[in-house]
Amino acid sequence: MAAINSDLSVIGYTFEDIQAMASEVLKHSTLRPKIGIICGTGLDGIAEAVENQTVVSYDSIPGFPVSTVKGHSGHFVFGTLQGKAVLLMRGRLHYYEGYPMWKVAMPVRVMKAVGIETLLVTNAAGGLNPDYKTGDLMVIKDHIDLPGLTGECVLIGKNDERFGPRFLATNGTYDKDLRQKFMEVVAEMGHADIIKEGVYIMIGGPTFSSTAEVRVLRMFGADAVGMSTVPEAVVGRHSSMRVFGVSLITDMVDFEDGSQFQVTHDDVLKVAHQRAQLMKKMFLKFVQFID
Ligand SMILES: O=P(O)(O)O[C@H]1O[C@H](CO)[C@@H](O)[C@H]1O
Ligand code: HPA
Repeated sequence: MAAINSDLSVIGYTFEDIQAMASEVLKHSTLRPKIGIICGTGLDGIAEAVENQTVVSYDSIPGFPVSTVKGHSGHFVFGTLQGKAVLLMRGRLHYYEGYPMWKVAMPVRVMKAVGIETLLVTNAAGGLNPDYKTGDLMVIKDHIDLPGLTGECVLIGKNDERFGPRFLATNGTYDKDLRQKFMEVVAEMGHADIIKEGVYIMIGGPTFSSTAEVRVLRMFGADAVGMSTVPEAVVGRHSSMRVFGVSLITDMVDFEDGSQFQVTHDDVLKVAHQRAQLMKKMFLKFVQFID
C-alpha cells in the first residue's frame, strides 16, 4: 500500500504549468514589465494611475485561482506608471479563502515567469505597536511567518530548483534600499509623521485576533498583523526577486479585556479607501526610482 502523502506531485504547480500561465498572460500585451505590484485590500487605487492599461482576468487564465474577497477584484493589469512598465495584481489570494498555502503565492511565480524582478506588495493590517495609529503606513522591515512556524510554510512540497532552492534563508527578505527610498519619498512629500518601519506578522485568518492573541502577537515582536503578504514575499525571495512591502494600518487592535470595539472588514475597506489617493501618489513617485 502506498504511504499516505507519498504522491508529492499533488502539491504545487509544475514549472511547465507556471510557464504556460505566464505565456497566456504575456499574450495580452507587448509590454515586458520588470516591476510587479500586488494590491492589498481596498488598495488598488494605484491601478487608476496605470496608463495604456490591458486587463487580464484571472479566470481567463487556465488553472489560475480566483480571488473571492471583497476589495480584491481578480485581474492582472499591464500598463505604465511614470513611463515604467508594470504588472499589477488587482486581487490576491488568501489562505483563509480555502486555498492551500502553496497556491496562495503561485501568482508570484507567474509574475517571475513573466519577467518581474522587483515585487512591491501592499496590505491592510491591524496596528499592534501602541505608537501607531489608524491611517499610518508601515514599511515592512521583517516578518513573522506564523503559519510557517507552525508547519504551513508556503514552500512546503516538492521543490523544483528551477523555481529556487530547497532551503531558503528568509532574513533580509525586504530590500533595504527600496525601504529607504520609500521612506525618503514619503518624507519629501511631507508625510514623515505617518510612516513607520516595523515587523508584520501573518495569521491565517479569517478571524481577527482575540485579546489574548493580540497580546501574544505583540510579545512576539510584531508591529502589525494581517492575513497575507508573507507567502508572497517568501516566494518572491525564493524566485530571487527584490521584495518591498508596505502595510496600511487600517485599525488598531485592542489590548483591553472587555473592550467593546470589534473591527470589521468594512472598517478596513473604509480606511483603505480614505488612504487610496495618497498611496497612489506615493507609489507614483516611488516607482521612478526603481530600475
Ligand atoms: O492583507 P490584505 O489582502 O490587504 O487584507 C487584509 O484585510 C482583510 C481583513 O479585513 C484580510 O484579508 C487582511 O489580510
Ligand atoms: N487583524 C488581522 N488582519 C487585518 C487586520 C487586523 O486587525 N486589519 C486588517 N487586516
